[in-house]
Amino acid sequence: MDSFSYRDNALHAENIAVDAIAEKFGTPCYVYSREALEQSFRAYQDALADWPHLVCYAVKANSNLAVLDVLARLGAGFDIVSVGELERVVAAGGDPAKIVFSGVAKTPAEMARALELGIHCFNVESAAELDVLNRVAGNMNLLAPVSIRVNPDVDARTHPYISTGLRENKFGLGVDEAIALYRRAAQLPHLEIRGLDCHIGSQLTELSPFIDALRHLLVLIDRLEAEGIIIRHLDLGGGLGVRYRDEQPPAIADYIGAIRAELGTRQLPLVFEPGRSIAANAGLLLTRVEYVKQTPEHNFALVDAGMNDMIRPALYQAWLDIQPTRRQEEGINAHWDIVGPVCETGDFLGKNRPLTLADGTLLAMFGAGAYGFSMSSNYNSRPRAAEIMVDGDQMHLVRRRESISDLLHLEQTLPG
Ligand SMILES: Cc1ncc(COP(=O)(O)O)c(C=O)c1O
Ligand SMILES: N[C@@H](CCCC[NH3+])C(=O)O
Repeated sequence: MDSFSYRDNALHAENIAVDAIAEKFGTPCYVYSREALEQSFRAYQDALADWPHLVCYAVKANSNLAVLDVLARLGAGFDIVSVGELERVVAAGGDPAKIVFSGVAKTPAEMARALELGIHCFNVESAAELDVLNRVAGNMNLLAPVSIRVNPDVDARTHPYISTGLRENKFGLGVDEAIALYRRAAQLPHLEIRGLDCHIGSQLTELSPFIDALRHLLVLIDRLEAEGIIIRHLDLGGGLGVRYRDEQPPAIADYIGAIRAELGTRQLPLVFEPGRSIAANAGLLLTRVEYVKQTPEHNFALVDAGMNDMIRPALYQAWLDIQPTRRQEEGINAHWDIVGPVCETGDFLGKNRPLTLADGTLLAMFGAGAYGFSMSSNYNSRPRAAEIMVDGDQMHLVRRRESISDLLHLEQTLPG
């Protein structure tokens, strides 16, 4: 079943008309579907049911506690990149033993907290980080489980800002540097080599870059094993794309199937770190048209959500579908630039969209469940939006709208 669908010309999230959500909680707001989150997570679990695995949801995609809670209840692991994400997982009831810690600049304090909680693995991205981790673990009398993030130098054929597997990117290490670092890790007393890690980019819509990367990694695993360095799990990161417009990414089952086929009889435990493919299509952003403004050159729909609420169009020229929540909406039929209230020319949600709308029309942006709220900010002193989780015919406010006092309470004027 589609978790977001039009029934009687009204857009529904599961069994709730989204107009009722906007009515109750105001706009802009994010609306998530529990069912959609569960479906995508289960697609990973089902495809890996008879293979040793850990699916670690990438918290950065959508870190709302209720989202983490839904996934933790299904047995999810989590991929984190900061102590803030770590504490979110713990607060949501996630199991620390299923956490992998990625990121290029982990601090000693972050490492210490993760060690204290007993996480599954640190994905180490540089020689300097490896030494600091060894020292921090030594001070705590613990062994730090490590993987090294390898940059297999494959072109993920995605937007350059979200491609991470090329040599020119700041992430990971080249194959030869990684081998040298594994040798060093094997010597250091407070580290335990667990796995090999890789993440080549996000919103990948083809299988071949994943398979190319995997082939490089398998060669590397063999080279390491020949030296007596045993790799106990292979973390293939996240990156599977979703359909926003007309992209045709592989289904989750086909993606996992292709990886399994490439591995053949090598039953190496697999770790995945999917973010977007779990959360993107489990969320909408609801925004209301404040004003329409027609100039000789352009038709502007000025809406109450801005780039501070959803930055993907401004940052990556991302295209996300925007539709009125009621079909047969009355209004002006035209090609609209849907723009926000922020004082930036780049503040748009969509351009040149053929739609019928008027002052007051409620719009839904689809595919907004990943990298939406989690990348939002208070720019222009705009309180951040509310977040609502729909579960069947229930709606739950899972983050209240920020207030003006929320914006001010961490600051103070000078004394005197
Ligand atoms: C290390 C790492 N793992 C996982 C992810 C999640 O990626 P995606 O949302 O594309 O699945 C990212 C973000 O690209 C990442 O940097
Ligand atoms: N934030 C990005 C994806 C980057 C993923 C982080 N490694 C997006 O919205 O597409």
